Amino acid sequence: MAVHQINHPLIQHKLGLMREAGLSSKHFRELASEVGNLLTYEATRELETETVSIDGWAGTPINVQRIKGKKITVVPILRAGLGMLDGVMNLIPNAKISVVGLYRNEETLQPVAYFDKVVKDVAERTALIVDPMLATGGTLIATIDLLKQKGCEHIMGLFLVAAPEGIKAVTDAHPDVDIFTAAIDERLNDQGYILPGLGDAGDKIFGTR
Ligand SMILES: O=P(O)(O)OC[C@H]1O[C@H](OP(=O)(O)OP(=O)(O)O)[C@H](O)[C@@H]1O
Ligand SMILES: O=c1cc[nH]c(=O)[nH]1
Ligand SMILES: [Mg+2]
Repeated sequence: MAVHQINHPLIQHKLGLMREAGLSSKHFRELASEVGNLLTYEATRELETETVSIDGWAGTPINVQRIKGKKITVVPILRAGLGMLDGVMNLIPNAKISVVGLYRNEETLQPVAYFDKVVKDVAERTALIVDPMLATGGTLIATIDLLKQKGCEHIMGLFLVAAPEGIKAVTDAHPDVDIFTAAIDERLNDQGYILPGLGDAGDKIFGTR
């Protein structure tokens, strides 16, 4: 597994704004989507292209580049992953969306799965998992397990903030998955929240705090 911390100035600036206590849901949601967009740009940097011939404006055939290889399915993890989805889809509008629903039990911190609707041809696609927070890693491991059970072989994940503990857990369980995150923070607190982190991203995106 490769872990990519994306240090682009726009990403770092926007993430810094998101860390401010008291930020409104409107602004938090807008920034989550914008950083999701920028992370998608970085994560798709290595996509293969091929040369194809098209009719150019001057009436002669010209060679242009097209993305080649496996198509993408974007996998937002409910609820909080929906906050990044618009920004991701903005750059890859033809990607199919596979929704998975998991929440973390607040006492045990174990993921509880409650929904999934994954595209039928997931085995032929690259899965791009989208979730603002990678904390203990339990939710991400369960999502990767589910996608692999359905035959998916190429999996990447986009996160706003990841904790070292979660990265280690995912690396150990799924060494083949690529992680793109705007930040690797210090640690988890006793309740499993990332420090300094963003707080409860789902509550902030949906205004349920
Ligand atoms: O790495 P983990 O320790 O598993 O924690 C990360 C998960 O916790 C949050 O979701 P939450 O359970 O709060 O659900 P929500 O999106 O519905 O708020 C977050 O969006 C991740 O999905
Ligand atoms: O810090 C954290 C950890 C899990 N889920 C969140 O929303 N925030
Ligand atoms: Mg939540």
